[in-house]
Amino acid sequence: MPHIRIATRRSPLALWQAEYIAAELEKMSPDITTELVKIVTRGDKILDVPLAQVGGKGLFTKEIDEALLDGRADIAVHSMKDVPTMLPEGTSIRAHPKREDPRDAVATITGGGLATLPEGATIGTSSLRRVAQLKAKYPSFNFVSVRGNIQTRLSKMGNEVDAVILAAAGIRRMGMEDQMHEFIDTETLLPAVAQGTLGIQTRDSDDAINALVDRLNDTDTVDRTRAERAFLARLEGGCQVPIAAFATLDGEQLHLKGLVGSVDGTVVIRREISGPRGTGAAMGVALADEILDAGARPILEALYAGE
Ligand SMILES: NCc1[nH]cc(CCC(=O)O)c1CC(=O)O
Repeated sequence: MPHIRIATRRSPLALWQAEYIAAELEKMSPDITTELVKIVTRGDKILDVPLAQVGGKGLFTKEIDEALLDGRADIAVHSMKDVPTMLPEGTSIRAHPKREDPRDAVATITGGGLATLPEGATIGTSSLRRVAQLKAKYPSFNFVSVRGNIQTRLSKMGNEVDAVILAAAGIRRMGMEDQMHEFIDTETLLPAVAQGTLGIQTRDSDDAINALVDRLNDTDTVDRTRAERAFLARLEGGCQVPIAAFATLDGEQLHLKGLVGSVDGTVVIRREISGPRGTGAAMGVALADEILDAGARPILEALYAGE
């Protein structure tokens, strides 16, 4: 009769996600009970600096890793978008439940999409990925950093900024769809690696917990995530770099699109690749190499040198 302690951040979205996984585990057997272990990460404390300038990988995950390794928690629930490609020895991401909406969503003062905003409109987002892609389509817009949880960022619309861009998955989990005015298609705004996907981290040695957590895997989400994360790992990208990747499945075929942009939005290098779904990891690496060879290498070197 396992009692499962679930490490989570304290934001409303993180708590929703942890409670969702708690409920899925409790559904498996009447013997299973759960408890949330709430953790404050460095990323939650530093709110006044744009994410791209905070630096350091695992900004939202390091303290959670420590809780798992210390034995204060048995599993951790993460937004995969925030999880570095390298995890500490002894823990792994064991399962990915079915992916939520991978797109980005926008709330605007006009109540319409981004295209309804006037020239020079101010758009709130701290994501270089969003800025690099949207500058090409909306060259007159001013992009400014907004930090904080979803509720905080949305509250800035109408005073500090004319629009706010957020991940649709978080918005849907919070039941805030009706406050959004556009869901941007993935061709216009390629999502962050694993946007909308949760990951459940466990200790490798914990056989009983791992056997339970394995049952939460969604095979399609696992194959898509593997390809996108292999792409990211090859580029050594944190959230400081405009990087996007999005995998889709068409039967047994996996399609992977990726891009790397310069921070000023003047260069965006896009490529895509297809192959059997079981080869996602190799496809991610091959796609990253192709983009590096097509001109991304100097962009990334300049960024990492400046860190
Ligand atoms: N960087 C914060 C973060 N990490 C995951 C999500 C949304 C949920 C998800 O992608 O699963 C968000 C909020 C946002 O970008 O608007």
